[in-house]
Amino acid sequence: MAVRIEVLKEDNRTRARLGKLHTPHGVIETPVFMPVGTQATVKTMTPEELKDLGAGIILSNTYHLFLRPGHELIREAGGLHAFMHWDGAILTDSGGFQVFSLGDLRKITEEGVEFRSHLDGSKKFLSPEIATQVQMALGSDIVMAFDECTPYPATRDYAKASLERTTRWLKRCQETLTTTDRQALFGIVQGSMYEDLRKQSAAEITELDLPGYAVGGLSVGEPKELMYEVLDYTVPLLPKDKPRYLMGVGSPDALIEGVMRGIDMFDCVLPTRIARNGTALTRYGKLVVRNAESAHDFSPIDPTCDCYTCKNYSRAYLRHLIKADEILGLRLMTIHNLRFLTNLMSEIRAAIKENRLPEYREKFFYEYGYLK
Ligand SMILES: NCc1cc(CSc2ccccc2)c2nc(N)[nH]c(=O)c2c1
Repeated sequence: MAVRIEVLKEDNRTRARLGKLHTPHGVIETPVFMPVGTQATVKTMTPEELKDLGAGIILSNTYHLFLRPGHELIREAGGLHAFMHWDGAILTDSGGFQVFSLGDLRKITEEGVEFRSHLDGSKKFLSPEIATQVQMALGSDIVMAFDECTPYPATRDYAKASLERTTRWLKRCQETLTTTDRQALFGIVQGSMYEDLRKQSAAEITELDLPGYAVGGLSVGEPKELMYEVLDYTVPLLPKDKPRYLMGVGSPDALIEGVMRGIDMFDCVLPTRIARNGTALTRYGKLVVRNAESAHDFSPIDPTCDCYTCKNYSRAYLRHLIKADEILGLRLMTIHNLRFLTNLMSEIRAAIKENRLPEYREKFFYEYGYLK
């Protein structure tokens, strides 16, 4: 069955939408934050805990699973859902981004990307065809096209050549898929920070009438204001009746700003990564629990939070666990940060429903410390 979005409501003062993302593994309310499970696990969480936290869709990585344990083994296991015991939806990235950001000594040609494995330095090769076949072997519900995430900053000439190759690669991904499986393929708009190139990329990609579209090549080191500017003119170029996914974003403020600009789906490794080094997300900003200020603080991270961690543990105990490198500390911090984000997204959805999203943004930004 095809991946599709059911737009329930368009906000009357912003480009925000309330929707339901229909996938072969369930219906997900949008806007949605999707936890990242790079190596077939959202680090330290069991699938049951992810469900309890409110996650309905998680992300995984072609690049990492292709290198280890290999997509053939996962196919043998019955696919990624069976392998990792997750019955919700799964979106997999195509591997291009990871090759550029992880592997060094890579060579990009029209054919694909040659690189060295970050695990053992052996030579590997990913192409649109291989990346697509790997994702089909994994049994992903949403398959991302093999693209080049144009580095930042990029010259106009490089950005133009890069987006045009990404479009050619997208067509090769599409040709690799059977007609039914094409209903899972999301295209990725590139074009760096150039309005005319973003327009060109969006035009070329939406021509293929895909089930969903991602905005790539953002959150690559540019100032946040520039990212929002690019979204202001790029998102309106995408069809209203298709899901829009902003890749690799992001922090609570970026999630709200992205929703205001018409984005439905977000992912970011930061919340789970900073959790493991002892930083908690709260409505009042970030709390670095491992700092001395929490040593004698027997209150929870966030008294307003309904998560298992905030209901049962103190900052002092969490600081102790993190300082002592105790695995329970990683788990409790991850539980909190993921619950914070799923709560934030449900508050955003409620604000859209009740026509008060701009007011919600003002209040959140003021409390979070973004507005002095
Ligand atoms: N820095 C933003 C970003 C992040 C990701 C990774 S999103 C992700 C990460 C892990 C698992 C699933 C998706 C991207 N992936 C692709 N294919 N193209 C991009 O332009 C891009 C930009």
